[in-house]
Amino acid sequence: MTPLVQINHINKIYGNRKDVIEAVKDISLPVYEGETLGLVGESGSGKSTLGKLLIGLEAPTSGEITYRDKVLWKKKRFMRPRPGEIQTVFQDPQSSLDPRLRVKQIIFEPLSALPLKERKEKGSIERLHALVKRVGLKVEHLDRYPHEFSGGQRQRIAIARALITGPSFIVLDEPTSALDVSVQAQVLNLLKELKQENQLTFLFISHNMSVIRYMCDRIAVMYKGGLVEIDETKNVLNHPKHDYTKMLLSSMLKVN
Ligand SMILES: Nc1ncnc2c1ncn2[C@@H]1O[C@H](COP(=O)(O)OP(=O)(O)OP(=O)(O)O)[C@@H](O)[C@H]1O
Repeated sequence: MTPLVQINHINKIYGNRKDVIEAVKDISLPVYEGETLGLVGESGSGKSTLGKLLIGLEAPTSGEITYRDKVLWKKKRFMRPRPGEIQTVFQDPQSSLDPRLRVKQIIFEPLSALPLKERKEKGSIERLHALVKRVGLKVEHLDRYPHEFSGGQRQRIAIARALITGPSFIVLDEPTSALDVSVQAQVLNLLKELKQENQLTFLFISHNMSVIRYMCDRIAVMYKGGLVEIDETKNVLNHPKHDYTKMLLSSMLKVN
């Protein structure tokens, strides 16, 4: 399999000389084209930080990330592969959707990064209508504001926004954690279907093992900023190698 993303010895340090937080410590891993790689670990283990390094929201302190063999970060600058190629869906659609914008404006937002010709093609009304219907919303929803929707519907808006540019890679950071269990299942199924239909690759961050088990081909386990284990989902779940993974699994399975 070809790695779409290759992370090589990545470190991310926050803070100043006195107060240093090593959020990500010497992580190396591939994300293969077409897979869903789950990223698990306790709160503060560095999952979101790693996700942010991949979408350009944080620059690594050292190390290298390549995307289709091209370096993503060069001297603290994010070298966007193709505008809109890498997208994200965050946990809380309440705070990630601008309350002052109508749904149509929210979904179209990422198109502003695209060249004019592509913006026109991707931003056609036919495409927009097909997309909102595909994510389970209605065309009349496009003129409404985020507060007029339920949590699940807001996450569908966030998914449409992520898809409008025609991405290949999506970082999903706890995309269903804020949702009720039944709504969570619907959104997870939608994500699975959309992944198939659009040949997407997912990095799926979650602390919920049932969700990870359902969604992911492989699992990477983070502990205190480092990577302790990475393998196929069934291997990590049935034969965890690292003591921390065993502990994490038993504590997670108790709450799930
Ligand atoms: N902008 C920041 N400035 C300083 N420290 C930060 C910043 N962002 C994250 N950290 C710290 O880096 C470490 C890793 O945080 P991160 O959010 O990546 O963990 P996480 O595994 O995603 O946790 P959670 O599951 O709670 O979201 C934590 O100690 C956190 O406090």
